[in-house]
Amino acid sequence: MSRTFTIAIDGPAASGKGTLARRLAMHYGFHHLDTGLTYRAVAKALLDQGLPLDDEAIAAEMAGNLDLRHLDRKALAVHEVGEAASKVAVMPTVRRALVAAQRAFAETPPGTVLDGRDIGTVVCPDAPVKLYVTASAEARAKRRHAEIEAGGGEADPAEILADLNRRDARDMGRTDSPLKPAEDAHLLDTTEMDIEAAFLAARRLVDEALAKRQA
Ligand SMILES: Nc1ncnc2c1ncn2[C@@H]1O[C@H](COP(=O)(O)OP(=O)(O)O)[C@@H](O)[C@H]1O
Ligand SMILES: Nc1ccn([C@@H]2O[C@H](COP(=O)(O)OP(=O)(O)O)[C@@H](O)[C@H]2O)c(=O)n1
Repeated sequence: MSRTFTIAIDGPAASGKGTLARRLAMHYGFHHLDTGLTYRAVAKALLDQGLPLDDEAIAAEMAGNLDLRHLDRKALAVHEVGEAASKVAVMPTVRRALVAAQRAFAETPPGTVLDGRDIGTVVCPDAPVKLYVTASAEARAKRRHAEIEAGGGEADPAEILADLNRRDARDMGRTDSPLKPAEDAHLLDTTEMDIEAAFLAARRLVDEALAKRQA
C-alpha cells in the first residue's frame, strides 16, 4: 500500500472539481495537481508554435518534455486552449506520457489531490477515496459564464453551454480513458450546492477514508 494518501477527483468541465481539489489540498496540507493543466499545456505549446493539433507524434513529444512544475494556470485557462486540450487528450501516446508524470506526482508524501477525468479509473485506481463531481450542464455553463465575467471578459451563455456539451461528449466518447465514474467513486452532484456545501460533503467522505486507513 502506498504511504501517500491520495484523493482522486473526476468530473465534467466546470463541475467545480478544481475548486474542491484546491480547498481539500489546503485543508489537509496535501499537494494538488490539476491534471487538466497538463493536457492544456501540451495543446498550448502546439498552438503557440503553429503546429497541428492532430499529429500524435508531435503532441506526444511535447507531452514527454512537459515540466509539471511550470504550469501557468492563467495562460492555460483560455477557452480555445481547453477545446484544443480535449483534442490532444484522445491520443493514447500523449495520455501515456502525461499519466506517467501524474502518477509520479501522486506519490508525493504526505498526501496528494489530483483532479481530472481519469484519476479514479486510470491514474490512481488504488486511491483510498474517489469523488466524481457533477452538476447539470446548465449550472456548469452558468458558473463558467460568471467566472469569465468576473475576469472582465465577455461570453455568450449559449455558446458556453454548447462548448461544454461538445467537450463532455468528446471526453466521454473517446476510446482511451473515457470520462466516467470509477466503480468505487462517491458521486457528488453539486447542482444545488454552493462551494462551501460541496467542500463539507467532500470532507466528510475524505475523513471517513482517513479514519479507515488509520484503523
Ligand atoms: N458548488 C459550486 N457552486 C457555485 N459555483 C461553483 C461551485 N463549484 C465551483 N464553482 C465555480 O464554478 C467555476 C468552475 O469551477 P472549477 O473548479 O474551475 O471547475 P472545474 O475544475 O471542474 O472545471 C469557478 O468559477 C468556481 O468558482
Ligand atoms: N485527467 C484529464 C484531465 C483533462 N483531460 C482533458 O483536458 C481537457 C481540459 O481539462 P480541464 O480539466 O482543464 O477542463 P475544465 O474542466 O477545467 O474546463 C478536458 O476537456 C479533457 O479532454 C483529460 O483528458 N484527462
